Amino acid sequence: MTDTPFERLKQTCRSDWQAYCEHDFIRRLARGTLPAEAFRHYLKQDYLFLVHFARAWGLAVYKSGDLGKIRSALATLKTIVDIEIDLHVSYCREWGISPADLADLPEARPTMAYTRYVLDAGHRGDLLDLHVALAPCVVGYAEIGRWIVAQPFTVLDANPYAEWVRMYAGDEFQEAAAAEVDWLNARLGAASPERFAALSRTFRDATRLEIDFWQMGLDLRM
Ligand SMILES: Cc1ncc(C[n+]2csc(CCO)c2C)c(N)n1
Repeated sequence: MTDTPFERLKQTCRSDWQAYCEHDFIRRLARGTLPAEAFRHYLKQDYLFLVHFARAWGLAVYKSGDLGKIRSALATLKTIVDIEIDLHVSYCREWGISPADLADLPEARPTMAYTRYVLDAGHRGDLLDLHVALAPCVVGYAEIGRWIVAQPFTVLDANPYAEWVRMYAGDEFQEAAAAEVDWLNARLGAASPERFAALSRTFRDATRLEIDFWQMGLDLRM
């Protein structure tokens, strides 16, 4: 468990991974002290992130070399487009952000940098490169959900962010992330040292861009 290929990948950028998963945005969210303004800015940019995330899974369909892989990437793409984006839109409404607001958002630079980086990693590389670029997103949020519920300072009663935490700490999301870790472990194990080193750079870069995404929320950066 501790020496799986995916664990080794995380170990190659341990300090960045920790800075991402234990970011101040997350600590304040866990305590319930994150300013609502910061969370709203994050939610709006996350809508744009999800749209590009859907495009990245569209690219995964294209990069799939056989029908089984096409079906699997298409199922994820359909879940994002038919379910997750709608859930996000409903959740944004609870925070006073209307669908009209979402349709007319300017894209902040950290959103641009992260989403286009992932798409470029997929264009340049193959399906594994793309999955590795997406892994900090899929696997990181599951780890963050678990980390939050395990912290002594976390408050989940009367915390305006409790629903967000429950979603990522919940079984459904945890299972999806575990399936992605299994997928990665099955393929990373066969990578040569050179290939593994290249993949670890992609993973580290995407992790750093997730850090910037949290920081964007705190700084209200555009
Ligand atoms: C910046 C940013 N990074 C990761 C996620 C989490 N996330 C969004 S969609 C998805 C996969 C679901 O199929 C995951 C894990 C996010 N919301 N925003």
